[in-house]
Amino acid sequence: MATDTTAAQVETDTQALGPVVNFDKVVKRYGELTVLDELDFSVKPGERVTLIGPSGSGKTTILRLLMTLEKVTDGVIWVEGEPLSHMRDSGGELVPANEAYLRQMRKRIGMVFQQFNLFPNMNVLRNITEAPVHVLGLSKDEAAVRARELLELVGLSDKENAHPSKLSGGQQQRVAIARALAMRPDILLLDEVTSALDPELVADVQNVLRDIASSTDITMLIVTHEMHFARDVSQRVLMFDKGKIIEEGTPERLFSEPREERTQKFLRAVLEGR
Ligand SMILES: Nc1ncnc2c1ncn2[C@@H]1O[C@H](COP(=O)(O)OP(=O)(O)OP(=O)(O)O)[C@@H](O)[C@H]1O
Repeated sequence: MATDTTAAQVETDTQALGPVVNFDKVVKRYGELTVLDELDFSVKPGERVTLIGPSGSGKTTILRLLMTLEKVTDGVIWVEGEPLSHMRDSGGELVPANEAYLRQMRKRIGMVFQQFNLFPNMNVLRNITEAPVHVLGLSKDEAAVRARELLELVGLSDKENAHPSKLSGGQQQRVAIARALAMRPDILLLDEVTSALDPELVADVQNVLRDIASSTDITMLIVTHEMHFARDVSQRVLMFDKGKIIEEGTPERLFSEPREERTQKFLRAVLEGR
C-alpha cells in the first residue's frame, strides 16, 4: 500500500489519544462475495477521513458496519477502545454483541445518508428532537433548545415548523445533518450526502459540513465522489479497491500524484464524470 509522510505526520500528532475507530482484520462476506478482506485501518480522534474507490469496493459497507446495520463476518471493530462488533462476557472474552449493547454503542455514532430519510409526518423540529427525547431521555424543552441551535448552524432557523415535503432536497439534507448532530455523536458518517441533490443545492450542504468540520472536533468518515469537498474537509484519503485499501495519503498528494495505477484510473474516471 502506498502512503506518504505528511499523512503519517497527521497520525502521529493525535496518536497519544488512541484511535477512535479501529478495524482489526475485518472480513465482511455476503454468501460467496467477499466485500471486505481482512481490512485494517484506524482513525484518530477528530480526524476527517474520506473513503474513495470504485462502485462495489466496500465503502458503504464500512459505514453500515459502524452504524451496526450489518455484522462482521470475522475480525473486530473497535470504537473508542471498546469493541463495537462484539461485547465482553463476564470472563472478559469477546462474544457477539447483543441488541442492548449495540444500542448503547450506536449512540456514539451518527450517520447522514444519501437519501435524507426524514420522518415525513413530523415537522423539522420534531425530526431533530425525536431521538434525543426517546433515546437520550432529554426533556422536550432541552431537546428543542439544542435543535434550534443546530437549525441555526445549518441555516434553517425559519423552517422549524415546516414538514419535509415542503423543503428542497438540500434543505432536507441539512435537517438530516442537524438530526444526526442532535445526538451529540463522537463520530459522524457521511455517505454520499450530496449525490441525490440537484447541482445548485450541493454547495449549501457542503458549506454546512465545512463549517461543522472547522468549528467542532467531531471525527468524520466521509464517502464522496466530490474531490474538492474531500480536499476541503479531510486530512486523509483512503483509496479502496475490492475490499482493501490500496493507497492512502493527504488529499493534496493523493489527488495530484496518485501512485497506484488503479487510483489513477479511478480519479480519471471521476474527473470525466464516469
Ligand atoms: N445486503 C447485501 N447483500 C448482498 N450483497 C451486498 C449487500 N450489500 C452490499 N452488497 C454488495 O457488496 C459490495 C460492496 O457494496 P458497497 O455498497 O459497500 O460498495 P461501495 O464501495 O459503497 O459502492 P458504491 O460506490 O456503488 O456505493 C457490492 O458488490 C454490493 O453489491
